[in-house]
Amino acid sequence: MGWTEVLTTAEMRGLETAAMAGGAVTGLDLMERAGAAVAGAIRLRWPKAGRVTVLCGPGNNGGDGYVVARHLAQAGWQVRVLGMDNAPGPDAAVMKRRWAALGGIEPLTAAALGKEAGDLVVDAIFGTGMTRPLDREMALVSRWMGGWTPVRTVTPPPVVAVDAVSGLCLDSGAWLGGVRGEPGGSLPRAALTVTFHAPKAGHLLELGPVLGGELVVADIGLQTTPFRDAEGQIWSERTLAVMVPPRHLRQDRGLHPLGKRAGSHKFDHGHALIVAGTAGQGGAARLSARAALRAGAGLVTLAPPADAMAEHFGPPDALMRRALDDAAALARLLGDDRLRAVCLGPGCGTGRAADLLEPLLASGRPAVLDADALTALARRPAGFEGLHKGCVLTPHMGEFRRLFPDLAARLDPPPRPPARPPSPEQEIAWTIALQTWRQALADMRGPLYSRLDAAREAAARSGAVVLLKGPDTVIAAPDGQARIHSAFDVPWLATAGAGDVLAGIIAGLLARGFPSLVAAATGAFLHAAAARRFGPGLIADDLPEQLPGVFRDLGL
Ligand SMILES: NC(=O)C1=CN([C@@H]2O[C@H](COP(=O)(O)OP(=O)(O)OC[C@H]3O[C@@H](n4cnc5c(N)ncnc54)[C@H](O)[C@@H]3O)[C@@H](O)[C@H]2O)[C@@H](O)CC1
Ligand SMILES: Nc1ncnc2c1ncn2[C@@H]1O[C@H](COP(=O)(O)OP(=O)(O)O)[C@@H](O)[C@H]1O
Ligand SMILES: [K+]
Repeated sequence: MGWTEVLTTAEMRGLETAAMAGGAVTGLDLMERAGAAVAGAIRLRWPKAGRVTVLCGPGNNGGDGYVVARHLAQAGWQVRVLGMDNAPGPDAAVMKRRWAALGGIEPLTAAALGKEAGDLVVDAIFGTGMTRPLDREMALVSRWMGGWTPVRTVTPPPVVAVDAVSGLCLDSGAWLGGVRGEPGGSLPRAALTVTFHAPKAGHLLELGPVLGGELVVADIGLQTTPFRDAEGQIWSERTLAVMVPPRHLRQDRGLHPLGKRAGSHKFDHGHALIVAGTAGQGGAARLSARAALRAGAGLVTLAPPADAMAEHFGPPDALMRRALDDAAALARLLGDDRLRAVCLGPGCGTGRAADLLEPLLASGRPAVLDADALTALARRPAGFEGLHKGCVLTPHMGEFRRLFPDLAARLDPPPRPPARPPSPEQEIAWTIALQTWRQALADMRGPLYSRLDAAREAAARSGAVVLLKGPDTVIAAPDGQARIHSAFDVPWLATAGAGDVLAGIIAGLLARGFPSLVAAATGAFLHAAAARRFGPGLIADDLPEQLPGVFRDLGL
């Protein structure tokens, strides 16, 4: 297990340009390797040669398509190629001519597809150059791949996407020209996507994992080592069925050693303080505390107000309890250096969170700020003053919107008018709103602003590590480093209290001395791994109990 490097499309282009400028490879070499890799992946999954339709776009993605067509034809497949008229770039033109020596090219239209598509469709229309919504004809082709035609529903053969399902923004994972976050009934869902050198952020965010199917990352002989992003690298945890050549796995870079050193003392693993709230609200903090213990903190103290202490007796007995009434008491407590990390927010109440936030920030102690602490932060007159890089903010999208309304707004789709005019008098106004909305969708230009962009800006602005929760959790540090943790395969994590457990795991790792970005990213990984291990029917209480099994599975 390790972290896999993820690139933006600009970074990928930079990498290719650098390799070609260095004279190590030509564009034709890269295209040949890319097309051969896609054909190879197809033959691995569909060993029996059949009938394939290859859809080739106007640029280099189309160029890859012509190479796929040639390789599959040479392997005995019956190949039909539909291509676009647009003048391709020089490399793609060469590949188009090489294919033309073997077979014909029909114009790429939805009508042509409707006739006869064979056993497999290869989508090589647009890849990293996808910068504006599909035109009408390509939208019809795309919908056909998604099983929809103007006259009837069809069952298209499996789709193999070259680099991406055409229409997906490979930086944001959003559908260009679509309503963000909505998969839509007729969007194509590839069985397999073959991308090159490294996953792109859009493969892991928003619709990317939903539309892309299995993701194969093919080695086309590019070197990563000399390439550095000016803002820092982007990394992603490998939770999808990603086949990554071992040399691309950075075993040593991503995860801090999770095991405990033989002969170590409990104080070597740190002491975490989990703040609890008023009577009747204690469950959330208890979940966090249990998670911090299971994540390996040496000691964990749960700190409710004195009058709420009674509800916190009971298991686990490993947990210590201590009354904490006000800001002055927290300041005194934090005078003890052995308290290495604090979790503030779950079930805390916003008033109490606001009071305790001040001594906590003043102490400079590593801290997770979750739930009510995030609401308190959003209302704080001093704003983000005093936050530091040891702080981890763990907002879901609603909390993120309260903290960074302008950044959240940039992720919003254009406002959609209601399905029908609210009243006959409003018919004209509604028609105008509808046209404006459609125009706004048509005017979308990629690369679209992504959750990764938003988390990075939020981290830079607040000075803290920001973990934006969701099935595609994005974690960013103020210095621009970021991680993506895609967990689309564990939807049962969307359950009450799951966030409290995540906050507790991260607090536990902070107490153990993990740097804040590593604690947050490792926490997101362990959280999803625990859910995956339990399976359907999961409730938040089950998550901490799965952590020992997760550690065992990791060989600790
Ligand atoms: N550059 C290289 O050296 C390599 C590129 N490769 C392939 O090249 C692809 C990128 O190629 P390109 O940069 O040519 O881009 P694409 O082939 O993805 O797109 C082609 C062109 O279409 C235009 N376009 C964008 N949206 C459009 C729309 N909605 N309607 C009509 N036209 C639209 C763009 O101007 C773009 O230049 C990658 O995805 C990958 O498949 C691979 O062969 C590996 C090597
Ligand atoms: N559909 C989903 N698939 C995978 N993980 C999800 C999904 N929805 C939410 N999550 C994860 O579940 C957790 C929910 O946290 P949160 O929204 O704070 O819930 P709560 O406040 O109920 O604890 C987060 O870690 C989030 O990343
Ligand atoms: K494509």
